Amino acid sequence: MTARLEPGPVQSANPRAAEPAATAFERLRGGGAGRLRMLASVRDLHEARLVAEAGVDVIDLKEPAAGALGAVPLHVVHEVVVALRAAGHAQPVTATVGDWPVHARDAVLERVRATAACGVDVVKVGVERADGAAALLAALAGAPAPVVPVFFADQGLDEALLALACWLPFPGVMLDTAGKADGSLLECLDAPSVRHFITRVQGAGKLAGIAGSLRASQAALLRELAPDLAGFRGALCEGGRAAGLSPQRLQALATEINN
Ligand SMILES: O=C[C@H](O)COP(=O)(O)O
Repeated sequence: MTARLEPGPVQSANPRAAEPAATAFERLRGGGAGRLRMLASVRDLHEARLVAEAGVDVIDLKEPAAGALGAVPLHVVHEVVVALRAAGHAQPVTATVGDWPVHARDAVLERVRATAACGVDVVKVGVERADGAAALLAALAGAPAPVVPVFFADQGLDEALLALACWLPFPGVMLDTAGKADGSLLECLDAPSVRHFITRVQGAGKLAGIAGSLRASQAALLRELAPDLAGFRGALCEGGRAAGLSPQRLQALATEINN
């Protein structure tokens, strides 16, 4: 990792510079009066511009070739936030911190701090279903930045962890998949279980997001499940999630989702 570790706060033409960081993200709660909101994971400024111009609701910085929640180098996170804000794009920007075991709390918190310092609205952190997950959640709740914990559906839903995440002051909770070769979220978990996750999180007053190899053909079911946010990467690429983002696929998916 050769990235600058502490790029410092973004000083830019951010139209929301005076707002608390999580506000724009939290404003997405409620599913936009029936409209399914879309998060797209991007790896660099080129892809970020494509999704911002397509009107995607949340721009999520992630390096898909580095794992389920692979981290983008910090200098790229900083570059993207500055460029999007300077261009007047006001969508919330999230970033992931990489795939970490639950016991690596200090390293995760350090990376959360460094990522937040790049100016993102929210930092997404994967929380494996393992001993130590509750301690990690508690530590993340005390981080000096808005964090959204991400659970993994292919590890099974842990009710106690979900309850804890709903109780702690996170702006949202997401459900994704860790293994991208084993089908989509909706194949890992049945629809009633996904609905349970969504209603539990929304019932706690938080934004409920789902992701995990979701496809355009699942748009109707996604709308019926009514999360606040549906996240995509693989469906936006020609040749797998680690390939480049395809503008044609992006347009087709955005049209299908907004149908
Ligand atoms: O946060 C959203 C993920 O990047 C979704 O990735 P995926 O669609 O390849 O599972």
